[in-house]
Amino acid sequence: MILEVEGLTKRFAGRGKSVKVANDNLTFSIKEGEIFGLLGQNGAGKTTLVNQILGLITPDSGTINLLGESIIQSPARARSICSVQPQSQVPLGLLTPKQAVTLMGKMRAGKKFNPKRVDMLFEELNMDEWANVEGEKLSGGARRLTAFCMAVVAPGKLVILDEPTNDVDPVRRRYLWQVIRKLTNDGTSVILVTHNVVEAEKAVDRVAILHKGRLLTQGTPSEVKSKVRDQMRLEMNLLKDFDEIDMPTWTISSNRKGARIIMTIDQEQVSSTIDWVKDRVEKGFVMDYSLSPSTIEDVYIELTSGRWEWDE
Ligand SMILES: Nc1ncnc2c1ncn2[C@@H]1O[C@H](COP(=O)(O)OP(=O)(O)OP(=O)(O)O)[C@@H](O)[C@H]1O
Repeated sequence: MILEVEGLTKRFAGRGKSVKVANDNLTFSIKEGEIFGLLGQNGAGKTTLVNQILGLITPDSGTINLLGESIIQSPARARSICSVQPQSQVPLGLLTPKQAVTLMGKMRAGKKFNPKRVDMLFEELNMDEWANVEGEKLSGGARRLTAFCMAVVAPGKLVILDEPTNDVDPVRRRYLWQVIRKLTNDGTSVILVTHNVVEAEKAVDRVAILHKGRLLTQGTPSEVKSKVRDQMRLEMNLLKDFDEIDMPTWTISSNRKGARIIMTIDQEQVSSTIDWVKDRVEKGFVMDYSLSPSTIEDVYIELTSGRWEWDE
């Protein structure tokens, strides 16, 4: 095992005398060469967990073992085993992507650093046009790709990527996932921290859903999806931002973001649901819709909306 976390709990002082449990008794492990997706909404406790793995903050209780040894006793060890792409943009100043990535490679690998690795990454991510542009002049996506390269130019045994594809265009996203897969084929493990459940579903080997400090479920994408095996999802876009749209009584769960609504239904309700949504299209409420088997996003919505029992 690369990483073994057991019973990890971290509390922070909240307002007044209240206490915020940011991580509540978390237990999970990550194998060699695995991409592990850590999903959770804002404030779920993801950054707190990552900071403890990196030895930046100390847990109140529980254990964290990296390559079989506790990092709580020797936090500096964590920084040599792990490399990280943080959530926030890395300040590059006047450094060009090539200079920044080379510098990071030299810092991490020392004499073993191979400068060809920088050229290879830039080529694989189609970043050559930005290689020698000053950091301040780069777009958000180019900066994020640079930060990604800095994390993987001389990767540790565990690479932690916090929202690596934010602001990155769809074509380069695909290249980025190819680079990550190559890393894991070489035995590196990856923790992908994200809100983007749809993207994570395609990329990860295993996934955990963190909500209000607790791990609600974990497993392979198909294990997690088996929770909604007999369900379908209806995704629809409203024509106008109607405040009130009546959901069918057989809706299992629904989630709305702006004009997009996702609802889950039982398979037996497919034909009634199609009748229902066609009627809303005719009445001018709904612009388009699609019906498909449930995804991890649906499990995520159901779990985090509190409809499900938590996995203990
Ligand atoms: N240093 C701190 N002091 C007090 N409370 C904190 C501290 N750090 C985090 N918290 C609280 O702990 C909870 C978990 O925060 P955390 O930053 O780990 O969430 P997150 O899942 O990373 O969120 P996001 O996706 O928004 O980055 C939040 O309620 C947050 O307000």
